[in-house]
Amino acid sequence: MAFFSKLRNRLRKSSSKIEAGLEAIVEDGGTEDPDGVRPDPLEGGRDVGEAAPAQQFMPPPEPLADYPEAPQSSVPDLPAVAPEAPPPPPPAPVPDPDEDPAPRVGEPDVEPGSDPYPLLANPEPEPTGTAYPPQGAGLSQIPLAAPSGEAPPPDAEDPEPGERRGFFGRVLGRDRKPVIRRELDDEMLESLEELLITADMGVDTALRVTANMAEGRLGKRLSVEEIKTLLADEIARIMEPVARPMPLYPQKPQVVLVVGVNGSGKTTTIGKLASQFRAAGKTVVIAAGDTFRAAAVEQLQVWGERAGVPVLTAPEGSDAASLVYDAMQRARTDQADLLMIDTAGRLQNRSDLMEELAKIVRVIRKHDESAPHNTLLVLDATTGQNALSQVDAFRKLSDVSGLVMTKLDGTAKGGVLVALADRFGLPIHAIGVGEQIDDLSPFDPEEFAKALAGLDA
Ligand SMILES: Nc1nc2c(ncn2[C@@H]2O[C@H](COP(=O)(O)OP(=O)(O)OP(=O)(O)O)[C@@H](O)[C@H]2O)c(=O)[nH]1
Repeated sequence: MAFFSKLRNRLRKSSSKIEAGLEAIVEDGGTEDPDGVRPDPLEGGRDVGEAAPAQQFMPPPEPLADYPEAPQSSVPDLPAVAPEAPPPPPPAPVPDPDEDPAPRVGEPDVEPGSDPYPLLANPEPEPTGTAYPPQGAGLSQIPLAAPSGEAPPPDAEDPEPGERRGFFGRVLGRDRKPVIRRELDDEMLESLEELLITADMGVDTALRVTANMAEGRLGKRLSVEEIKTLLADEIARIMEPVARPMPLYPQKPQVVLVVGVNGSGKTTTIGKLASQFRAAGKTVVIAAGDTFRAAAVEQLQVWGERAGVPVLTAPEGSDAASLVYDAMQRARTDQADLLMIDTAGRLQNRSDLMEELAKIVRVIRKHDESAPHNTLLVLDATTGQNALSQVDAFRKLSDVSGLVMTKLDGTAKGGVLVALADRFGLPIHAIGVGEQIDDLSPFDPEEFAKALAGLDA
């Protein structure tokens, strides 16, 4: 629950856009459910959208003021920390999520019983090609519901009026808010499609998602919560096959080439990943292969310092491939587990970029024919649909093996991740949800889907 709340909080712009849109769609042409009782579409009870039995004894429910936004979790971020995590601090309430600063670099901060390395569930090397960490590590290991016997966390409060209330509350008709339902028809489907397109899901994916949501439900009356659930299920179904952690291989060094347009978040992602690898006991070397921008090199040095990882640099304007050659040698001499290589991202000068990347790969292969072992494409979620053409372009320039989507915290365009998964099926290894060193989360399809659809956990 706590980490779900955090993810949802970080995805707030995307989720509130979809949430507000769904509410408007259902209210427009919807009517109050006579008994206001919300059937659970997934756990038996009345089928989704089935007409409610006529009410005989209950007065019409009084409209209530909007229920307040649930207080966010007081549980801290899931950071990359030193392997010996100290015992968890006593819980300190954090009343306002917006004022909840991410832990500072180097601050150990571990959820009891959780994996301290969200992207590295198993710090031991796996056999060649094994996904690392195994599916389901990281965020998904955090229980989404309070263990039985404990008081439910505040954000587990009943989100929708009409849900199972106390007997007296029901009889007296207090503590209720009417549930609005709207019949699912072509007009409503069109509005849903439009909404998903504005959330950057792209036309094809939006059409597919809404068609699947509507299957067998045309003519039924649906509430906002039910539509959110259907939407989240559909998104999770698309995302499930692509949610794959970055594989680790036994080769030393494992060479990770990081590509992407300028500003997409390559440097930051390299810093965050290096920090997590380090925390898992891996030795890492970084090569600042974007030799065109002195500022990019300096920035990488700062991240290297934060992560405690050496950064190899070359003078501005020098040959990136020769730096990479030296970096390969250094990584071998140091017996480093990983070599992470930053690259320039000037897509506007595509032929130069292509030549440079090809040269870098040739040089890497002089040392190890099987390298690079991973080519990570870093995409900025705020670019929306443009991310799709970036994938197209970089797949022509390099052998992209997986994606990292950054800046999901600052955009209403989170739906683009669904479009990417639907169109390319490339593995999504991680998502960036902030600028701090531990703001890189493993990609959990179900949590992402719920957060994007604006569902409470
Ligand atoms: N909010 C947010 N900002 C991010 C995230 N990832 C990166 N950034 C910010 O995006 C900006 C660009 O990130 P960089 O890592 O420098 O991007 P780059 O691809 O290396 O760019 P160049 O150095 O120009 O090649 C920086 O201000 C980062 O702090 C993220 O997940 N969330």
